[in-house]
Amino acid sequence: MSVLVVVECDNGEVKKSSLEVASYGSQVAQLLGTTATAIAVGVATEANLAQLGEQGISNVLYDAEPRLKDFVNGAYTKLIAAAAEKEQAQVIVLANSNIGAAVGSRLSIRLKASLATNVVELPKVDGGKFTVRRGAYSGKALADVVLTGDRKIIAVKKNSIEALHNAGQTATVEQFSAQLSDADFADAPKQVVMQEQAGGVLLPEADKVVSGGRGMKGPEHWSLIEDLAKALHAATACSKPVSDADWRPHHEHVGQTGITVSPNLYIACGISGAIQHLAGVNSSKVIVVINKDPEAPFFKAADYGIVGDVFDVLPKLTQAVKELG
Ligand SMILES: Cc1cc2nc3c(=O)[nH]c(=O)nc-3n(C[C@H](O)[C@H](O)[C@H](O)COP(=O)(O)OP(=O)(O)OC[C@H]3O[C@@H](n4cnc5c(N)ncnc54)[C@H](O)[C@@H]3O)c2cc1C
Repeated sequence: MSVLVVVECDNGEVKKSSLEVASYGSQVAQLLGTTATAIAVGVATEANLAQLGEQGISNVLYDAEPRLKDFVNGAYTKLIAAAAEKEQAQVIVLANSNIGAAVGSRLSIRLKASLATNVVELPKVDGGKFTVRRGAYSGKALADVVLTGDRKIIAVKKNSIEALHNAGQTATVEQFSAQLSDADFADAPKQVVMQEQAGGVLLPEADKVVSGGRGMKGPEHWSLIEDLAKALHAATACSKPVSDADWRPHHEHVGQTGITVSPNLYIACGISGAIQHLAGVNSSKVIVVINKDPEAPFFKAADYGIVGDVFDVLPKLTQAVKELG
């Protein structure tokens, strides 16, 4: 019996969001009196996988099949399911990411496991009762959900838990084959389109985001957003009306009908803060709002607010960031 943690890897490294997931999994294992094993998806070096010991992981499995470098739902699901069988995993923990959302539902059917997404806290385990807290209604409410059955899958929301850093602890790393066949890769994307993003950072993975709304007045002023994004190494985003008006491409639109982001820093420039916009950004760790209307609803969700004109504030902010280096 163990807890299995799915860690997403890219460019030889474990993704930062997976360090949170690994820390969550090892703490669940502690609660259950067992150990946490990780299964790596994507590619990471053995040395980087061993460092998951710092997050409390005791053993890491990886499959050296080269086609696992990029996300393929069928292959990833089979790999994780095989690892779950090998480890007799009671609980499987993954990120509430695009990959986690796609794989989690397939996995729950394959393993006949109960599934909770958007989980924001460690579970409460009381005898046989296993309760998790998850965000509901676009983060406006929290729901306590009792997971039943022998197997449980938990998808952890980014920024909900601090990653552990037990310096010096290492995990053992073990090669493992899920015997994947060509058929498991049948749903591989035929072409991967990497969209150009100002600031050179892709929005869904971004640690910092600078976002503009209708208050920017037109596409000709977007260099103000891009300059700040470049200075901060941030991705750029926008509200829906901005992309509807073709001021910015649709892949930058965040919110209920766009992309959901959970960066450490979200700077909203000339955005009113409508509930549909907030739905896509309200799990950001720190929200900064720049708006000339002190009554703009976004200020209620802000950690820091600047009441001012974006055309005045943004150049000064960019200059200050550049000076700080
Ligand atoms: C079903 C549905 C789904 C939707 N999905 C989304 C979604 O996914 N994402 C989304 O963003 N919206 C979505 N919307 C639209 C949403 O309701 C709002 O209309 C939209 O978010 C408003 O965009 P905005 O804040 O850029 O524009 P506005 O509401 O026009 O706000 C502009 C803001 O800029 C400020 N401002 C103006 N000039 C300046 C200046 N010079 N300096 C500083 N501040 C200034 C104003 O005070 C104002 O607060 C959806 C709506 C519906 C009905």
